[in-house]
Amino acid sequence: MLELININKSYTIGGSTFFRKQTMKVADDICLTLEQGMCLGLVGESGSGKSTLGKMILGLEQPDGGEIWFEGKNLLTLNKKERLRMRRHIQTVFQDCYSSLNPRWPVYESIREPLANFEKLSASEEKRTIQELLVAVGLKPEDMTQFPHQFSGGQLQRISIARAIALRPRLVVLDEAVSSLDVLIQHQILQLLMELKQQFKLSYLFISHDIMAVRSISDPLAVMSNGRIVETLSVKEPLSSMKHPASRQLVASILPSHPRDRHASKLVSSSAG
Ligand SMILES: Nc1ncnc2c1ncn2[C@@H]1O[C@H](COP(=O)(O)OP(=O)(O)OP(=O)(O)O)[C@@H](O)[C@H]1O
Repeated sequence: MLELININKSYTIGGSTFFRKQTMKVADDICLTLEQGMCLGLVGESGSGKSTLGKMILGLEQPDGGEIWFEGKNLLTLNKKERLRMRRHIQTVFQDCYSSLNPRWPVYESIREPLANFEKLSASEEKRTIQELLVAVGLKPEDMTQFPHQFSGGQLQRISIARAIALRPRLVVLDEAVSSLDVLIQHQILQLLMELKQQFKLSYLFISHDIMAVRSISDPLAVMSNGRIVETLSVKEPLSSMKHPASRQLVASILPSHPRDRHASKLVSSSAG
């Protein structure tokens, strides 16, 4: 469904009186494949380049070189009209559910926005679709008249997910989509994402710094470090089999359920490598 071939991207920073101009490579010859109906996990430490890669797939950033193939089309060679048409098939959910919804809009308006841009629905069809989407993400149809400040973080993320799937996209880029939520709510949202993947025949790119969250939903997962994919792991392989130091560091950062086990967990993670 999605294939990235030799993606390169650099940012130039500095160039002021105090800071020398520097070029920072955030994608270094990246090759990745996502099969239809799968969830590809992308995990790495902060600043490794994960979000930039997600943005390039979404068309929010341009790579310096490479190819991004989505369902047989190279997204980087599409004209403006084709790109717009393609946009409905690739949607996203960001980490910050508080800023991704307009605080002055009732939920109805937020979910309606993509529908109004891409579908020609009557007012009653729009209303029915929005109510169905709210139910699909575990909310009530009558929630559509409420405003964002009337919801918890987990409920807001459910609304963001409802908006992301409103156009029945084929791929959803989930960028740290559960990172701002507490552990119990994270678990519920991950469960919901898995159910929606089946129900709406979605494929996911799941981006996170949290290897446990990535592991719980993804197959396979890819580890990113300094703009490079340094290791990939299938669901059948245990985390302890990962060899690259960046992967081992992510595994070592998993907190044991009880502080008394911390020493033991450190020993396990160091012997795993
Ligand atoms: N528009 C930009 N201009 C300059 N530098 C940028 C820009 N966007 C990102 N960067 C830098 O590129 C690097 C990679 O950023 P990116 O957000 O892709 O990493 P990440 O792995 O998603 O990390 P995080 O989880 O912390 O967001 C970082 O050092 C970041 O500061």
